[in-house]
Amino acid sequence: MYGVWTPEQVRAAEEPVLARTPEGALMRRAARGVAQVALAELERRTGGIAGRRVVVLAGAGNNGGDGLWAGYELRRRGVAVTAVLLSPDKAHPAGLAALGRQKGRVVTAVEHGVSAVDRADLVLDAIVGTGARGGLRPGAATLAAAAATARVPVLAVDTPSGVDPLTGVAADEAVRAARTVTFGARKPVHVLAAPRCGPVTLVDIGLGPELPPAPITVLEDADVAARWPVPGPFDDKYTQGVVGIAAGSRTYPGAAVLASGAAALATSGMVRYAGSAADEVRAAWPEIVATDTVGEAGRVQAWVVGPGLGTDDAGAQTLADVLDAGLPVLADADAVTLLGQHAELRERARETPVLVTPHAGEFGRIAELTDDRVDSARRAAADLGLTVLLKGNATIVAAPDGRVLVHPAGSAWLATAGSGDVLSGVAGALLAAGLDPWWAGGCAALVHARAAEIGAGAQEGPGSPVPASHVQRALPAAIRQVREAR
Ligand SMILES: NC(=O)C1=CN([C@@H]2O[C@H](COP(=O)(O)OP(=O)(O)OC[C@H]3O[C@@H](n4cnc5c(N)ncnc54)[C@H](O)[C@@H]3O)[C@@H](O)[C@H]2O)[C@@H](O)CC1
Ligand SMILES: Nc1ncnc2c1ncn2[C@@H]1O[C@H](COP(=O)(O)OP(=O)(O)O)[C@@H](O)[C@H]1O
Ligand SMILES: [K+]
Repeated sequence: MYGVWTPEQVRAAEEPVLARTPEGALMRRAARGVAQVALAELERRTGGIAGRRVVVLAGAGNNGGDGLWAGYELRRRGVAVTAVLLSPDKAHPAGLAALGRQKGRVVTAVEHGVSAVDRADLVLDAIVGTGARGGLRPGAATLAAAAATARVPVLAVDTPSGVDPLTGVAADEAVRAARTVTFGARKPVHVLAAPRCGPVTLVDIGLGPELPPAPITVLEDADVAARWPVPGPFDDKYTQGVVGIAAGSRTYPGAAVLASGAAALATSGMVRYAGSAADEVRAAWPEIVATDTVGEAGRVQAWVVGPGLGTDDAGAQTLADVLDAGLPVLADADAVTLLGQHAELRERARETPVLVTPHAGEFGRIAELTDDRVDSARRAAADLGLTVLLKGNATIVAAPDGRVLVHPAGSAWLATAGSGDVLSGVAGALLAAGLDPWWAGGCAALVHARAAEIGAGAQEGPGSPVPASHVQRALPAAIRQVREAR
């Protein structure tokens, strides 16, 4: 697992380090890191370094300073460097002077910048970093667009400009980077807008001891592998935790089949199904014990409730029954809507460990969703007294005690109908196995996204669409791949 820190926390951690290091040393270290990655990228893409063309888009602040110093390092290796100064009178003086000493070319007119970008092998985006406010100004936007149009790869310095470093929200004209080099600590943008950043390289500038506990955690395969439930020699089908699935309806039997099948594939042990899609579930999954109602289901250690359930009185009654069982509950889809509609159900949900898994629309029914998705999820979890998993390309899991994790999906193939039902089955099975809701949500999100990648064939090539039933089918391969990281 690794941590992510807010721009404000990184700035605060920089202060004492800046104070005890010689002036400019930190920036030089950052710039050398950028240059190293830029050189590797030039070599990989063009087969060489000397004479290759790099354009540095340099803004007014320290991010621009990093870029100019990186340009200096690249000049020393024989790269043809052109710096485009976006605020010529505010360009970082030492960086600009260093680039000048190495005979780097400097332009200030946007149109000259655009023609340099058109002919470049690589563009360094040093327009703005953590000091960014709002979208890009017109000149910067024109240059970012020129790089995109000319299909010149962009290496983002610290953060892709035009994307909010804290929320990951991108302005229309924001930079789309092929890679990013960041300094001291990863920032939220790197996991909330991962597709805009490309692979992120972290350069150590000695902030480690100054950073507070990370406000955001990102799980890796080994973390999930260490917690994924596997049977031991003395286990039987009951000891591993039985999950009950209260989902599906006459109109939506498919949700029941997707959720309960996913639960059966996620852990060993046993799955019970309760609801009006019992015949369909039995037909698809003969190993699942299916009954018509929650009352008849027999003992379970956790419930999944909501996918395809319906939001009528019968649905509300099912949710109430499940919440009253005093067991961990995964509430998805219609159960989220019902929680939004009924204050008394929200009160009951406080009394038992609940993992609620809304997409953005459903989230809006239980809490306010702002551009700051992490903050919204954290507040909702604290206010409602339950763990919130907010779905999206970056999935956020926030516990009422303040723990937050983000899982950036490696692809967008999960954007397909029914994939959420699969997630609910996986996470519910993990709750039944005894994981706390935060861990269950985080582990399920990682394996679910991996299953989509595998199902889509995206690990071997560009991939193809994957329906939810194939995401479900790829769960065993995803679990095996993750467990190999042990
Ligand atoms: N202090 C240091 O020595 C270090 C600083 N670092 C770099 O410094 C950056 C932060 O520097 P700053 O605090 O100077 O801030 P930035 O350079 O990120 O941005 C602030 C400057 O950009 C301008 N600006 C803000 N929003 C803009 C927009 N939307 N469009 C165009 N221009 C805009 C502002 O007028 C201001 O001059 C980090 O991202 C990192 O790259 C790293 O080099 C590590 C060491
Ligand atoms: N663009 C995307 N990139 C990656 N994952 C996505 C994207 N859009 C949706 N997902 C994931 O797909 C799943 C969709 O769930 P949900 O919206 O409940 O769908 P459904 O109700 O059809 O099952 C969630 O796990 C979500 O995180
Ligand atoms: K930048």
